[in-house]
Amino acid sequence: MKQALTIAGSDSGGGAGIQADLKTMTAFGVYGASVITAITAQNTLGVQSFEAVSIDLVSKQLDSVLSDLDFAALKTGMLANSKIIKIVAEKVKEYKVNNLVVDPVMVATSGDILLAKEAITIIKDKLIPLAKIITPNLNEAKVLSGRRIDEKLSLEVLASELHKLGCEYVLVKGGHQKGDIAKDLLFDGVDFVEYTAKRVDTKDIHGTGCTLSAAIASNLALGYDIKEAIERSKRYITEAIKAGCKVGKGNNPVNHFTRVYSLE
Ligand SMILES: Nc1ncnc2c1ncn2[C@@H]1O[C@H](COP(=O)(O)OP(=O)(O)O)[C@@H](O)[C@H]1O
Ligand SMILES: Cc1ncc(COP(=O)(O)OP(=O)(O)O)c(N)n1
Repeated sequence: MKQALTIAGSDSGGGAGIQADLKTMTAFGVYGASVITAITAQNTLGVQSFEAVSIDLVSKQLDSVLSDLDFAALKTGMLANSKIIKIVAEKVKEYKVNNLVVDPVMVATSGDILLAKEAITIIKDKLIPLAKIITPNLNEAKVLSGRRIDEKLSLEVLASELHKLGCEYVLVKGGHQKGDIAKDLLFDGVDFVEYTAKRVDTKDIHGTGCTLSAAIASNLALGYDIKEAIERSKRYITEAIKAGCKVGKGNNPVNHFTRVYSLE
């Protein structure tokens, strides 16, 4: 069985982070393991509190799984602070991990901060150069390219600027743009490829970024090339948004159980 690893934060509400990643990997038939970097007290209304896991415990979790399991892909989500980013980068190099998908999680859609400000330089310098692909949303792309959030910039400009950080591919997600089409843009340093879907008219999009990056990691683990992996992941996230999960009082998560397993 193909195996993938998520290094991310826990969402107690079950919609984003580690929980979304493991549900996604399972949906693709990939065995998912996890290294937890932070524990959030979170629900569909927002992030009420969080604490980062100690560096020692993150490091031990990394050694435990990387020395034993055989990962065909790895994704990172919420990394919380500079020290965690540095240890993750060190272990990725030490264990020669292939297919690193970096989702540079900074702020939840609820507006809550999930990454210390001083960690942005570290993620750019230490982790992004090791990545096969990075998957920033519009605001994360602007922050990583040193732009102001209120600047009007095309996905093309942002993807080109971010590619210079040294990753193989950049996928800038346009989920937070206006319009009928939800467009994401891939750049490999030469060519652009658009991934589009009809925008689903809903506010229930909690966990979309986590799910998309976990789906890309799952499909890379299954052996699909990057373009096929994104194509399959885009189809998955669109269906999961359409299906929705009305579980809480706020912005609800996407639904991974569009095909419910039956024992009949
Ligand atoms: N309302 C929507 N309808 C269809 N696709 C969407 C919608 N909102 C986001 N997406 C897609 O979900 C994925 C995650 O994007 P985005 O929400 O921008 O990321 P993040 O959760 O990191 O902010 C992208 O493929 C984006 O195009
Ligand atoms: C623990 C944790 N990690 C990541 C996020 C952000 O999730 P994401 O899918 O990028 O977007 P929203 O759910 O915020 O729309 C999170 N909230 N919690």
